[in-house]
Amino acid sequence: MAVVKCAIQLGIPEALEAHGGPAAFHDLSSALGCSPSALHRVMRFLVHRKILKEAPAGYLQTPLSRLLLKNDEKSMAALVLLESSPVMLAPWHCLSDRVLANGSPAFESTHGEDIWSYAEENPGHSKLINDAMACNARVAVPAIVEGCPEVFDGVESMVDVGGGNGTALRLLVEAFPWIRGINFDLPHVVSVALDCVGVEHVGGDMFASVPKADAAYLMCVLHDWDDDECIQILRKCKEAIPKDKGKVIIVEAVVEEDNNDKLEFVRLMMDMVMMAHTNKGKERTSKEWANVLSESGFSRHTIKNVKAVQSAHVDIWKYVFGFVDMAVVKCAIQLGIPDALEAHGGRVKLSDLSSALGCSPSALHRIMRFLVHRKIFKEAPAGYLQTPLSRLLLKNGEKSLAALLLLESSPVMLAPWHCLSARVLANGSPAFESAHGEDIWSYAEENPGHNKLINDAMACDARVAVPAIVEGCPEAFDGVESVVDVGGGDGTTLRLLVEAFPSIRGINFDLPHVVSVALDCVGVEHVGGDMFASVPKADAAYLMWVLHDWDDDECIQILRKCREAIPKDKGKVIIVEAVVEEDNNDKLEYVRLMLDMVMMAHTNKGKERTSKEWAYILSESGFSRHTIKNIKAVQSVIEAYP
Ligand SMILES: C[S@@+](CC[C@H](N)C(=O)[O-])C[C@H]1O[C@@H](n2cnc3c(N)ncnc32)[C@H](O)[C@@H]1O
Repeated sequence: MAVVKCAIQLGIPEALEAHGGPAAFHDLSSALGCSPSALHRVMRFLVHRKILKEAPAGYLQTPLSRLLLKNDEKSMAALVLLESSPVMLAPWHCLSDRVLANGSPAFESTHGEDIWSYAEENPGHSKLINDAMACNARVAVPAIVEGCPEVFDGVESMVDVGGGNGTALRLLVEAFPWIRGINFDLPHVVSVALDCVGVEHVGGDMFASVPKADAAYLMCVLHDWDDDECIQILRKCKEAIPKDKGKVIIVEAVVEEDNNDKLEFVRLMMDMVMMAHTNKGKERTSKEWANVLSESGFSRHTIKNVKAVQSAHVDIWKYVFGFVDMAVVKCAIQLGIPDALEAHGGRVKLSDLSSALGCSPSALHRIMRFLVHRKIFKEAPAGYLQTPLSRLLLKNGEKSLAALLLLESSPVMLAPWHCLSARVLANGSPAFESAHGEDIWSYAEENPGHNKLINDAMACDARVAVPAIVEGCPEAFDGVESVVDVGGGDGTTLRLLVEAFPSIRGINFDLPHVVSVALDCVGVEHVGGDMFASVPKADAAYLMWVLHDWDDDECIQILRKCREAIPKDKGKVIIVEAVVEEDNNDKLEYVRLMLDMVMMAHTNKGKERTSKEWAYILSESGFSRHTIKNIKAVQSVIEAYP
């Protein structure tokens, strides 16, 4: 989501469109005013995600990237920009509170008022919402016109209730020119709606009354409200239409819990979005729609499915709602869902789970429905079941990755992503510094809570990576009597290495504020210092997830200090880092390229490197030779000799 947003903000799709054919890289970077090396990394990521194509003659637009053009009729860019805005991201951090039995609405907890009052007071945000709704309308209305035009047969006038800036009605009136349209929304919304032939704008409150017409049309409105509120709105619509030939046309998701339907994941993501952004809104199953409609006094209804016009329109939702997976998994960790399942022997019913966690059963059911759909939990007649994936989210499991997720989803780490496009510009400044006024290490030194988040996350990665090294490359430690772990964090890596190779004496070396809170461990001495000044002496210097935080010149400085610390004859430097291979068949390549984007957002000049880039910095640091060995992890093991 963040990199796609960066592409929109930089205008990459527009620059490609302007070229009309393959765009050579140097033309693109000069047209956009970008730093070539930073833009190359962004493009490499977008090509890997199949958002752009790369050919010998240059980069090419795809159906997906065309949906990101700012002003195209079919663009979904405004939806990405809305959902990735700081205002919309903030409530996700309150999702777990929202699910509690006495939980309060996430948007209100964050912004002190509901989304509609917030939009009324913030015209910029109101515009973001209206533009996003308009771009949704430009996709949905043609699908309706194509898939069920008969709905509008005999309709002479239609009121679009909650019609936003009138885009949906404009398109409907264009398709069915005999319809007289009334676009009805809150006064501050219609006051900035665009004029359109055949459409009258009326401001008002749908809970009070709805302008009269043959049909009332509600698109993406009722999902913002709970059942009682929907019933109030629908009764007002029923009063507005003629008793004999009137009808209400509702265009909304119908959750089918059908895993074979490609759009089902979008519906379930939207349900989570409703939980984060509205007070009591939700997506409904056909049964829930039937209940709301009969309670509102409608004698009968029909439901017709319409298809997305283009498959790219299905794929694009992944990026529009790119933060949802992470936010809901974070919510599951914070609520302790995996831990509760483990405590119940790996299987638990909704009622027991909600009482164990103090959650609202209906809200928890929606969270579980989403997580089951994403295959994080399983559902069986006897209740929910743990999976290998959910076990990785246990708070204290030896192999848990929960701490990494809590770090990456923290507000501190999310904020720099909003500065990514500025970072890519030719004179761009580091994203973390732009967001927080200092680099990540100084920030961690001043914020012990964030320092702990970082150290815990690194420790949980070490618990996965070190066993893979011990299994896949034990020979790296043959004959090594002492190891200095440079930037070793809280010492978890060395603890695990010393456990696996007990003859090794370990020195855990990191900044003073990091080692001062590291845990004591037999066979490991903690030493505080600065790796740019000097590194404690040992047979081997070990660097894991350290060099990717720095640029080539800084890496060369660090590696020279490491070379000084090891014996000339039998010494070595062991580097555990990703090696980007640009190999689309390797499942972990995606993780490496994501990490490269993370480095761009969170460090000043850090990056993931190809084998050629590693060879360059190692030879510049004075190492005579090196080997690279792949292990079953994101990282590889690079051994460098003086
Ligand atoms: C990404 S973490 C890696 C931690 C650990 N190696 C691991 O993989 O679990 C990078 C580490 O580099 C440390 N670091 C940053 N600047 C440093 C410096 N100038 N001297 C020593 N350590 C430093 C940070 O405190 C942090 O612990």
